[in-house]
Amino acid sequence: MAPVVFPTQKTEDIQQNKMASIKELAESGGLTSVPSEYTFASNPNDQADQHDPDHSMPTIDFSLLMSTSPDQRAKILHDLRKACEEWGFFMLINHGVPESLMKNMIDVCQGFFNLPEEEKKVYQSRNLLDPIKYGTSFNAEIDKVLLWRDFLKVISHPRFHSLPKPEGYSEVSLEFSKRIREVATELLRAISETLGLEADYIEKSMNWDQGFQMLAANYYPACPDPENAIGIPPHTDHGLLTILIQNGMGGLQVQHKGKWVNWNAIPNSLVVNLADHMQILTNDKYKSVWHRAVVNNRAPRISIAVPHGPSLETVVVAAPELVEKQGRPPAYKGLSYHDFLEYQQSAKCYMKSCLDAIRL
Ligand SMILES: O=C(O)CCC(=O)C(=O)O
Ligand SMILES: [Fe+2]
Repeated sequence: MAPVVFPTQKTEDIQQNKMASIKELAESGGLTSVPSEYTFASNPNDQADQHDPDHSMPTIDFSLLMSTSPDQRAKILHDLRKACEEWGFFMLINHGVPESLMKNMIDVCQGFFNLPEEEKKVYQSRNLLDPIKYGTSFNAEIDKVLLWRDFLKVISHPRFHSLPKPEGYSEVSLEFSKRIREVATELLRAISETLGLEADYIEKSMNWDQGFQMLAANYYPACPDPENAIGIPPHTDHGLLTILIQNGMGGLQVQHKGKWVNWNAIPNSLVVNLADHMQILTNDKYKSVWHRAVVNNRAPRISIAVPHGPSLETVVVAAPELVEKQGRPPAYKGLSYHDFLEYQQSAKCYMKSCLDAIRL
């Protein structure tokens, strides 16, 4: 006989679809501390050091990647390879995505989160690949601690999806997703070259024309006691690379050489990070990087992370050319991107890297 399971209040709330968004809770007034379900005890030895002088985060000038001068191109590819090897995170400047488009994208996402809760709730879903998903925390059914963030995830490639509300969301997100994908395509070409591969190697082997792209907006309300809550706990991203924009409040922290570093992004730069499938494809040469989002008590923060991956059917394995060059066997078992995503959302990967689970 199956064991009897007594649902907790939290699971009951979720089942009845009553789970408060953190925005609603934070705005309900009178919240002077972090409710127990959201209390995240971070390790005091694991804080980002505000005074750490080692803040030479890499900056890549995207316009130089387009340079026709061989010397300039060689120099920028050298810098990009260094950024990928040493940080796995970099800022992209002169990327050509208009500042006004980035601002409008943040504004329409803010507009979505400002909609009445009943209108947002129609997008609540348990299905991994529903094209539009609104929710709170990460996976509120399995999260042991609820996260201080709400999210809106909209798949924008290979098929573009959109929302009728708020006004402008559709047009702005269409243009934004296209422009960001163009940047991602150029970056993948350059990254292929830094690996000594043909420029279109990643595009071809990852079926990029059907590649996955998602607009994942995070809303982190101001928090009365930010030390005791977390926006997103340490994680690595799925896919090949993520491009992120934010509303200037700060809060992204990146693990570098075993220490947490505040990612002080240059205004209007794009933040790029390498993700799990880049690590699989390059057989550990380029690593996906642990990062997290902390919250603040001043004002809401919005970030929009845009993960880019192979097509969902692509079984990602180490590039044979790199395996041969490295002289060591593939480090990971091949898994389709779709199955990887399913795995990542499951309780089995809670707070740890899915890469560990598929390591050979
Ligand atoms: O909000 C941020 O700065 C980080 C967001 C993030 O890591 C994610 O959505 O995967
Ligand atoms: Fe992330």
